[in-house]
Amino acid sequence: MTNQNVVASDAKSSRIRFIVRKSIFSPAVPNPLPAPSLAKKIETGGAAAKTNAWVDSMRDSSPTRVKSTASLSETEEKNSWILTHPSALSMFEQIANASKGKQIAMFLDYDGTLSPIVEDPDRAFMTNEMREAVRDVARCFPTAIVTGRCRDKIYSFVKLAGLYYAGSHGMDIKGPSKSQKYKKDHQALLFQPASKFLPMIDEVYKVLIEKTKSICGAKVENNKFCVSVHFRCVEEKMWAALVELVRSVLNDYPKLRLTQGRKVLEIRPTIKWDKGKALEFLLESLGYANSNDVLPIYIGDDRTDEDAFTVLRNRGQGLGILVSKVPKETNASYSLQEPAEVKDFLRRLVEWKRFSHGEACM
Ligand SMILES: O=P(O)(O)OC[C@H]1O[C@H](O[C@H]2O[C@H](CO)[C@@H](O)[C@H](O)[C@H]2O)[C@H](O)[C@@H](O)[C@@H]1O
Repeated sequence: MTNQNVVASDAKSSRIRFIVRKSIFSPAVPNPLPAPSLAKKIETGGAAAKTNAWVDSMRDSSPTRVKSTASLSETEEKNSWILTHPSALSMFEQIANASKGKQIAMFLDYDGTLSPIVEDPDRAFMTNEMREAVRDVARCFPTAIVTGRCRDKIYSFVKLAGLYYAGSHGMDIKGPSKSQKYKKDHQALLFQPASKFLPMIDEVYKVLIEKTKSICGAKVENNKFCVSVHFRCVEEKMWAALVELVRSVLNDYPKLRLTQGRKVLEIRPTIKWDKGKALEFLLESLGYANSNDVLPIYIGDDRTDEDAFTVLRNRGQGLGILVSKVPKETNASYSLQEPAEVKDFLRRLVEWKRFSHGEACM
């Protein structure tokens, strides 16, 4: 680990309301519990109400932490949640069995999944051990990194050639630079559905850099097809001012929309594209558009990953794994607590593939 400040939890101050869900022990058992529509809450009411709704949502972690009105202790609540979102490590045998006769396709979020959440986004490095685990998994199964970050930046962190990279929340998809063994008629894959927004995103980035100078701790990051405004280091009493400022800038850009991740506001084009669409696009590119022969596994920690979990749930196929130490509202079926457990899960998959199948992954 370098000199990064690893952030323990994003949700310490959240109130708790317990939500009962049916048990989901089978990887693809449909049991949809849509995450509450933040957008709906935010888009109703006047300007002040909208700002308040944003600030409330900013206080929650991402995805929203499960809230309890009942008098359950946090331990009881956690135990109940883990029953409905069992650990992917403790359920490994069942997961391995579910993949029999199917091609696993691996989809990995980056921040909070492969690297710990740290204060400085430019220092969110993955460990060498994690890199080795991802490299080995990519030798066994088609593997994609699906991230809100700009594709070049994520490549500079991951530094592995044999992977698909879907940057800017899936708006910038590129296939492996090495020749790939999974697709028969390989053609270089590059898909950028929001390319016409590039000048607008660049302009908004510059405006936001200037305007946020008045808010101590705010950091603006250019993610090519989207912009992140980080508030992790902004005092909570300034969050409303920051949201108002960002929203006032966006008033001039009706073709852009505002969403939220972990202590970050995200400005994105209004196109109907997200990590879920990117997942579907990648499955199609791999030749598994309408196939039952594939088991997609998507691992992510953030509200933006819910789009991908929802796609898997709606397809009744594959498994979503939420990385979280605390109960959260999610469409994922399984959980892992932190990136170290993600690494263990990836390693187990590789071992299982190599030894149970008597097959070496090259
Ligand atoms: O889709 P992801 O790979 O999870 O990317 C989402 C955002 O991740 C980064 O921000 C998050 O991680 C930072 C470093 O740990 C942390 O400081 C920040 O608070 C988190 O929101 C990245 O900087 C953003 O651009 C991504 O959109």
